[in-house]
Amino acid sequence: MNNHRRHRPRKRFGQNFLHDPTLISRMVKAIRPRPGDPLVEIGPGEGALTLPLLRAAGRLTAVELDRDLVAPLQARARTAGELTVHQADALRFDFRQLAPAPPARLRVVGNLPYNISTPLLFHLLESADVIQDMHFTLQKEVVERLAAPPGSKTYGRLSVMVQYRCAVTNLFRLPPGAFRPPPKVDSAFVRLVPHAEPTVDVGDEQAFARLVTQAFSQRRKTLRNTLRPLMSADTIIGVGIDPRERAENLSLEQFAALSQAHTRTKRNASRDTP
Ligand SMILES: C[S@@+](CC[C@H](N)C(=O)[O-])C[C@H]1O[C@@H](n2cnc3c(N)ncnc32)[C@H](O)[C@@H]1O
Repeated sequence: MNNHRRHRPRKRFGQNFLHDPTLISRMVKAIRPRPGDPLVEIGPGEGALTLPLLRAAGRLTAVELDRDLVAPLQARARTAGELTVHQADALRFDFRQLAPAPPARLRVVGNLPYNISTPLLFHLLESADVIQDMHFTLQKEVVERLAAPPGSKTYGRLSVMVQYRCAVTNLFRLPPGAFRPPPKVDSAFVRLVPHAEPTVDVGDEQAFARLVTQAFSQRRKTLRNTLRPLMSADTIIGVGIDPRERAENLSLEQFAALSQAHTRTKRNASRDTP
């Protein structure tokens, strides 16, 4: 691939480098980079995805934590296009600073370090309004949770919070052999497209987040029990939901209805406080 000395993959940075050319080109095809696209890559590593994306789009901004990878990557990318690398922790990185002038929005990609994938997804959702789409390689189980419908075994807090913000498409599986070193788990490639407008009205978004966390805090318990600290069984019945139901069977619309009730209760409580 190059004349540079091979970097020894670091476990603590979740480094599993893609090396299967067929799968890499399948991923790039699914991303469909176009000239001038405002691409942002999280964790470019040795550039397996960076270089083909850069050749197609002409420019790319990357956020990479491992400082030892930055200079070799820049050297490798020299003839491919205009690469900007921020040596930074993506979990603390302000992606808004990269947002192009509206109506253009960022296209985020990455073969994410699995140890931080869930907090990273939540961090990115905070900037969803400046993001056009996201394509990620993640642990297969995480992708299944992202895409899970109500009533399925994998449906949980992550499914509800991500589906509130994005349309989720599980694109294809990547076997451990696609990476160096091979991870112990299967992976999958996923597309997340933030909704232009929320598809449901949740009232106060912080109250919604709290409600969903609380509802899934004990999966096997009924809403009457899990939501007791937030609302009464009568309030649950008031929005047309059976309090004997469990969170894992509620649709996004039903969570939204509960969240609105919770928001109203909170507002009334603060109004009544002298
Ligand atoms: C699974 S590897 C993928 C590398 C490359 N994109 C590939 O597919 O071959 C994850 C990459 O994310 C980087 N990384 C790990 N933690 C990070 C963080 N908090 N912020 C930014 N990059 C991080 C690692 O150094 C590594 O380059």
